[in-house]
Amino acid sequence: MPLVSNSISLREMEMERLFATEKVGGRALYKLQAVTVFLGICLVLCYRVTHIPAAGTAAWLGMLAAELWFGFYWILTQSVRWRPIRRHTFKDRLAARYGERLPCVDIFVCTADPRLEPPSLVMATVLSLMAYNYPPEKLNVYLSDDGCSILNFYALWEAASFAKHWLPFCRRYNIEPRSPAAYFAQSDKPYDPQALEEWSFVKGLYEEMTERIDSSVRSDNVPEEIKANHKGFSEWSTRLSSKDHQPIVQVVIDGKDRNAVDNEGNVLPTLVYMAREKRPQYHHNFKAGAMNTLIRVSSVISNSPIILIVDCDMYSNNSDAIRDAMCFFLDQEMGHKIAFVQNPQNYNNVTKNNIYGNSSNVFNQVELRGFDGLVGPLYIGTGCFHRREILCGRRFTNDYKEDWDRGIKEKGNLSIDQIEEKAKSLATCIYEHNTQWGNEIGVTYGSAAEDIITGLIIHCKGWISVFNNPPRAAFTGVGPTTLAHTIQQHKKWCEGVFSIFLSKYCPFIFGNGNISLQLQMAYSIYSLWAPNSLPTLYYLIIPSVGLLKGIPLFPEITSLWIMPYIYVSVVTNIYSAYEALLCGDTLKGWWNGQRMWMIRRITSYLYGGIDAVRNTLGLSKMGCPVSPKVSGEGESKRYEQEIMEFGSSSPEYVIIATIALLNLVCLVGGPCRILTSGGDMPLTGFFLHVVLCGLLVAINIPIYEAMFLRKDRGRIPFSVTLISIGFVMLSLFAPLL
Ligand SMILES: O=c1ccn([C@@H]2O[C@H](COP(=O)(O)OP(=O)(O)O[C@H]3O[C@H](CO)[C@@H](O)[C@H](O)[C@H]3O)[C@@H](O)[C@H]2O)c(=O)[nH]1
Ligand SMILES: [Mn+2]
Repeated sequence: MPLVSNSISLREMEMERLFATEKVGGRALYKLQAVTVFLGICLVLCYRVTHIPAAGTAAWLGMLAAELWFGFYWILTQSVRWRPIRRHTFKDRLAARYGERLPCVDIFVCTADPRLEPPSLVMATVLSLMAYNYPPEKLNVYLSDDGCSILNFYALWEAASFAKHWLPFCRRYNIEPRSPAAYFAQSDKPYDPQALEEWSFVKGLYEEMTERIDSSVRSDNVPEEIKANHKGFSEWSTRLSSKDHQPIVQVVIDGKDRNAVDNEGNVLPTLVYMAREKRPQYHHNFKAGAMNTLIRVSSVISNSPIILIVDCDMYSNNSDAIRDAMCFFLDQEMGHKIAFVQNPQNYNNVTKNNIYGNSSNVFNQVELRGFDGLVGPLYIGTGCFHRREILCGRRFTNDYKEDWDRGIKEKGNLSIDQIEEKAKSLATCIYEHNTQWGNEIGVTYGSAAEDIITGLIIHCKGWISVFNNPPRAAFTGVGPTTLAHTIQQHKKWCEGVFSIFLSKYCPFIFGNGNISLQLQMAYSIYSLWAPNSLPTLYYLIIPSVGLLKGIPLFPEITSLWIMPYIYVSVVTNIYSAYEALLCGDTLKGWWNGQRMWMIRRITSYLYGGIDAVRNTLGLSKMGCPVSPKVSGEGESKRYEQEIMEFGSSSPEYVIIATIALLNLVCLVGGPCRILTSGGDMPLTGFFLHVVLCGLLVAINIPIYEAMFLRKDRGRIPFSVTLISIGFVMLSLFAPLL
């Protein structure tokens, strides 16, 4: 972000710190904007309170409530904008000080469903993590498979043998990224003939392996001759169901075994497959449950002090990411306070103009840096390095010394079979009974946003975290490529974070006294997504209907009171566009982002909010659907062309279509009616109504196209259009409050 910055302080340089912190500059303009907008909001509310009309009072009070909420929420969003900072690591100093005497790292990858998360995609991630530029004997990669699929076990077994070629290849040519899928998808080939030969050879091996894995997925079967090669396959000798099976732990590569080497004789990282026990009568607590089982299982296999957690699609895009993280943990001044190092969650499949608003540029570059200026970023589930002790519940004390040498590096007396048996006993359903797992120990249960709640608790225990956003992204994954998946993902998040707000972990209550008010506000930006839905719906409907029915709800154009309305809306929008552009979005991307912001509020946040309340009252059970990582062919084509994908009918689409249609009708009908009504209701009284309604129509253009113009399979189904026309007709006859 080209904001002016202070240079790294001299003192830090002298001290040979392993990382530096700089303030993000350009705050004066921001602060001027924020203060004036705040005054504007106060004037808007002042106008509302002092001008309550005799007719249409209820509608007016509704506007007041909505504006009060928006004002309050706007204040919350300023908490992460006030004091952003940026970090910079010195890996050369780390190398000079520690050489290869670095701590061991356990890497947890989780997958849940081979249909939504293809095993070949998961393996590309696993391979990228095995290939870190880090001493391989200190790396231990664990795959948790909540789908308990033999296809994933088979794929892991294939990946283990491909790694023998892949790891030396990565090292010799120092390539990036180290996910073979991402690397070979790049168009450039090596120039050097010898390198080219090796490149083609490894590429051939990779493609053959992927084909074998994909074909086993297609046939939903692993060839018998392969099953004979590894004892682990016998776990599936009776056909298992993903929801009802024994615990499985298989050490696929034992890094302590002298024979486990790549084709150049270098040690290989340890590689472990785990499917924790599942029984229908026991709740498995989704990803949090998987992570906690991995914490225990890894404790008897490698027990490293640092744990890296990644989702199965989040491959390593920067082979130095572990060294970066170590610069924070091993820093002599701050290291002992740092609980986790969070990297941003980047998607490699966001289209240029951000059609579903999944570009996380502003979140990463503004909000997470703002968090970092407070006490550190939230834990966002993936791309995060944790300290094992802290993840397991330790409170901050100034005298705590980490044992960086901890970790099982030597072969003990136990055979690998015995270790596996011991690990299995830690992966059973009943293991956690009457323990503090999921509560005081490990990742916290009870919310679909297990990451946010876990991070909040760690912050409340006195620890800080740091946000690392190196120029070459550390991790890259797959974002949703259809509207339905986007809505579903945000619903899951919203339900998760709102349920935190409704629980004893509410940032304002649990955080009170433990973290600063500003951090409580910052956490609430997300925890309070859900309540945004109602005021937004109100604002999208009532002023437009007011225009149609001739009921003014904003000041007249001739009144001075119109100024704060115009000022607040123009300035906040210009500033948000400016922020998006600075972070690398396009202007059209920002505009599309605004549309998605509106759509998320009236669908995901509405449904997520309702479900969170129902869960809290015990009326329903929390769900945590896995986000699909693949889409159909027609869908992907339309995604690349940035055409919104509807396709099937759903209640969410009815809401979207109804709001869009209603605004169109009001924009046409309102002015006509006012002009023909003969002067007692001049159009000047409805200036802001027309502007608001006009903007809503403009932003909904793709929705009208999907309803009336498009012919492809992704259009809005006719049934949805019909129902929404029905709703619009109904609302036209309804009296306005
Ligand atoms: O029962 C489950 C459900 C999910 N997962 C895995 O958890 C990861 C994240 O799930 P995904 O559906 O991809 O989540 P996202 O919608 O991308 O979720 C984001 O938000 C989640 C909850 O807030 C975080 O846990 C994730 O790390 C973060 O990427 C994936 O690897 C899944 O395989 C499991 O292991 N077990
Ligand atoms: Mn994901």
